[in-house]
Amino acid sequence: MKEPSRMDSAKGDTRPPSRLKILFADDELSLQELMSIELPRMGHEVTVCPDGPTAVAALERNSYDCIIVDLDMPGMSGIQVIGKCKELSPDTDAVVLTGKASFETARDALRFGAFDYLTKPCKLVDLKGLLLRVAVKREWVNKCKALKHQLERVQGKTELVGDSPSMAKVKKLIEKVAPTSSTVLILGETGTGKELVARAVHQHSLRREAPFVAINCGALPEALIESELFGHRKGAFTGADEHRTGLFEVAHGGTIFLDEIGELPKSMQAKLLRVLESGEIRRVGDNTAFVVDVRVICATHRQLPDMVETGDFREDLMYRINTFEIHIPALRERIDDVPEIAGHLFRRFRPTLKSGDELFTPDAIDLLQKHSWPGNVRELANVIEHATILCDQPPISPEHLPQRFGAGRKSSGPPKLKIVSPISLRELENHAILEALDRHQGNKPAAADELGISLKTLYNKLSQTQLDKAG
Ligand SMILES: Nc1ncnc2c1ncn2[C@@H]1O[C@H](COP(=O)(O)OP(=O)(O)OP(=O)(O)O)[C@@H](O)[C@H]1O
Repeated sequence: MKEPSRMDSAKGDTRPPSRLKILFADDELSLQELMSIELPRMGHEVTVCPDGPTAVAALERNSYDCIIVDLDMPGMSGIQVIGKCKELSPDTDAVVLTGKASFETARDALRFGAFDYLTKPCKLVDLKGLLLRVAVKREWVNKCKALKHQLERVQGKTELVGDSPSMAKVKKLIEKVAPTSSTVLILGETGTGKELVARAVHQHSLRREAPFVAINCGALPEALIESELFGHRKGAFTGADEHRTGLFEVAHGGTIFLDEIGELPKSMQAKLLRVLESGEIRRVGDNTAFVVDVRVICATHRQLPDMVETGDFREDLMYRINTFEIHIPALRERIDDVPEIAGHLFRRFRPTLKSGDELFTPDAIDLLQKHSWPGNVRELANVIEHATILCDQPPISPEHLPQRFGAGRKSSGPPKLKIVSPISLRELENHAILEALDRHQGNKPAAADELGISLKTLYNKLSQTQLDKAG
């Protein structure tokens, strides 16, 4: 096996994104010489290999942004090199060089995961353009990874914590339904983890690499929902100054999560049903419809059959979305899960905790397990965040819990607010919201009504509480 030769255009550790680390493999000496001069001239770093085995050995030792391989090499074909490359380093982009005669083989190479191909004799300007496209694609992939990472930090990992029998059942249902393309309806009180379950379904499905797009049907004004979901053409209505891509289109290949589906206005229910039945969407102001491949997951804390009875929800839509139901029990019905979820949340808020640390005193756990959790896991997360701020050193003890957990106080029913020491306005507001939600069994429109705020404001406040925690 021959030694590869490396040519750099510049030395140094940090490379601009457009500068690629390239592995070039071709048995033609003249091409090897040309590439070792021209690729560095284009600003790339190149390692030149005379055959397939040498290229694979180089791939085993180093990582490359891109490999350019000749298809017809003695000993090992370019397709075999690409196969090995995808195994060793799936992120490396492969470009195939081929003679005109092997056009079909080049097409096969694309099927094997090559980024593109060039026909010999290739013009340097074409090679330069192609490598620029590789660099641009890599930059976008990196940006996507960074965004995904940021999103995970804000949302927390999609880890469904809790092994109580009822949660074990939920996990089993997720496992069963995830690989299918069935529409899923997730039911449960506010804060029980409906969005988390929807994410888990997406992540266990074959669509996991495609987008998961969540929208809260109750948080958008009626006039905007249609263009938010399906998009609009520029000029479709007053204020439509730009073309807008709808969320169904954004989610193509992936999953759309329609949270609070019970809040969807009647006019939109009919349009959604049409989309679910035909798989086609039409942008507002557009005459032509187009097909999207999107899995739909819906969630609600409402009793849809009751809404059908009162005429607030279309019966046909209910039957279209409730093919497979997952009911998430309220936290008070799986109180055994509280210590584990509380520990998980404490670690989320304080990532520096060590694995052997005692996280809670038995008294604190006792108080947490006696609470009725009207706001479910979201309320628990609030409480643990509060305790994390007060607790310099673990374990969390009763004094770190909010006032309403006064040690020894038995909680049954919604917590009653007693202001005995300073309390922040935000805490007071959160408490009022949780109590109102509890009084109305999680019914957000009714709670918003009682609080004298719009449903949209209530959603904003609930998600603000979540953002505060994530931030
Ligand atoms: N089993 C669980 N394990 C870990 N974290 C959980 C669990 N259930 C819920 N959470 C956390 O609780 C918070 C609320 O969850 P989520 O937003 O999924 O609830 P929801 O039912 O969709 O709420 P809403 O009805 O208000 O839309 C999130 O921070 C989520 O990560």
